[in-house]
Amino acid sequence: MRVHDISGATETIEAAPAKINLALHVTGQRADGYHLLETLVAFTEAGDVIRIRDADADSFSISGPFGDLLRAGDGGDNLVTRARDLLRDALVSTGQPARPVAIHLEKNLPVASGIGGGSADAAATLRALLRHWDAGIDPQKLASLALRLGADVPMCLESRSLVARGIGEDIEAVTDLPELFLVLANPLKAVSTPEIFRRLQTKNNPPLPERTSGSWMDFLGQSRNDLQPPAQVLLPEIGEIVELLSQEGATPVRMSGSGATCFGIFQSVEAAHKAEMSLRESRPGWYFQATRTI
Ligand SMILES: C[C@](O)(CO)[C@H](O)COP(=O)(O)OP(=O)(O)OC[C@H]1O[C@@H](n2ccc(N)nc2=O)[C@H](O)[C@@H]1O
Ligand SMILES: Nc1ncnc2c1ncn2[C@@H]1O[C@H](COP(=O)(O)OP(=O)(O)OP(=O)(O)O)[C@@H](O)[C@H]1O
Repeated sequence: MRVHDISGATETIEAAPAKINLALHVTGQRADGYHLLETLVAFTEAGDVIRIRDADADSFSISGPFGDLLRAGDGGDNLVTRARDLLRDALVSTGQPARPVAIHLEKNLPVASGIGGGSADAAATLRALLRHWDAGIDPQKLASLALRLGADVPMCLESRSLVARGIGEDIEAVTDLPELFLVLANPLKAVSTPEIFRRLQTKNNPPLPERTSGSWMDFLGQSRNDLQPPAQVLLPEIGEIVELLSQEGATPVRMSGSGATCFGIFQSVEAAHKAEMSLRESRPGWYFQATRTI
């Protein structure tokens, strides 16, 4: 989206939807240590927001409920500014100017929580800057630039339902996933992705089930998140969250990514909102967010 303020300046606004691994099977490991995955991914209305304006010099600011946390822990190496710098280098090398910008991140998603917040921000920055600068880049170059920023960034560039394989770069669109009503739940304890992969004992797990017939809900019933058992050993609150979401009537309930965020699927938007309210009351310090897939 592009808006003009009272001075006529153009602001480019881009949503950075949360990434939900509805199923995540770890099927092997590459020689360089990265794990091979098969994952069904959806994106939600809940997410961060990137805003970009022209400026005399580059700047970066953060607001939102999880903004402080990120500033404190980030040491200046944010995925947003890394995305800006990599994209600018690529554009300048093809003679495109990529002028200075002020980027603002509204950080609504918990940090290091398995729903790809940083990856979503990086991907949204790439999409927004390409629009803001009215620039062009070869799609393959953009895909490899995204992958350099993180294994989840290529799928976040798509930001619509998909199956990803490889380490996340081999992407196939899914066009018939129904709209899902979810509650996202997190105990607000950060989980390190490499740590969870390190703790995973069996690397060669069965792939995603074949989807010959049957509904996506049947498919979800037959699939897993292979990172959930090791994450739950590290953080027992994950087991508690699964229990709480199930008690609210969600099915299935599963962890996303490397955790700790879990999602529960509800029958209706009303049921999801009711569960969100009830969960907030029972665990006031935790993160609960009712949302729907896009
Ligand atoms: C768990 C997922 O979120 C599922 O979508 C992703 O696979 C993780 O993606 P990500 O957070 O973008 O991960 P990256 O920032 O690229 O990698 C962080 C670290 O996680 C480990 N890693 C990551 C992805 C992968 N397929 N295998 C791995 O072993 C590696 O140790 C890597 O150094
Ligand atoms: N814009 C950003 N938002 C969140 N984290 C960021 C950002 N930039 C850098 N980081 C760093 O990246 C790390 C991972 O954060 P992120 O929120 O993307 O994790 P995640 O949700 O577990 O990701 P994934 O699901 O892709 O594994 C954090 O340790 C954080 O300090």
